Amino acid sequence: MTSDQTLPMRLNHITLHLRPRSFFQTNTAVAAQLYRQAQQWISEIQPTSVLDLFCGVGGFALHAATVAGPVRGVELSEDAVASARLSAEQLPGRESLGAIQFEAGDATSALDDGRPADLVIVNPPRRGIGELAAALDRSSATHVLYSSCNATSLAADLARMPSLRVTRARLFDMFPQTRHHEVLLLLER
Ligand SMILES: C[S@@+](CC[C@H](N)C(=O)[O-])C[C@H]1O[C@@H](n2cnc3c(N)ncnc32)[C@H](O)[C@@H]1O
Repeated sequence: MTSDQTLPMRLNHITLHLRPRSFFQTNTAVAAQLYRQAQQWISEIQPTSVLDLFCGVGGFALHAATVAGPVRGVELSEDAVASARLSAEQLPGRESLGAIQFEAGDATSALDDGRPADLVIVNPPRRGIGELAAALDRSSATHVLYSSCNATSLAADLARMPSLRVTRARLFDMFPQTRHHEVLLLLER
């Protein structure tokens, strides 16, 4: 028994706070590798702004915030957004970083709300990003980081984004002993 309201999980140098009704990557060690890889690619791109759609408790957004900014995360679950905000307050070196915002909302509406970003990160549920793919293709984003746990929906989404080409890819054994895996792709316009 504890009076704590969250379960803190340390991944790389960042503490992510978890609450009920919030998604968290199933394999913590591999999730740390996934976020570290994303952070490395983002640091090489140096985007002037980052939008993390489907941000959950903020794993990608907070890793991005340490190397680029400003960063905005959008997620349906209010509990996950509350966790992400708490984790952002405790981010090492927070004072010297740019703006970090987390909002509860729908990913598709957020992309079209007049606040464009250079880099858009998407890590959707198994169904993929659906209609958001065409909106991303039309958007002003120069780079997209797509993290997927379903190669079938990923392939369908890529086909809807002909203006963006895959320039880097890495496979992660997020679900050992199964036929499933996580893929991180960097797309460039
Ligand atoms: C695979 S999880 C990824 C979470 C996060 N990126 C991470 O690394 O933990 C997908 C997330 O998308 C959220 N989600 C589902 N549909 C959404 C929508 N239409 N708009 C925004 N977020 C959504 C879910 O609540 C879930 O947190």
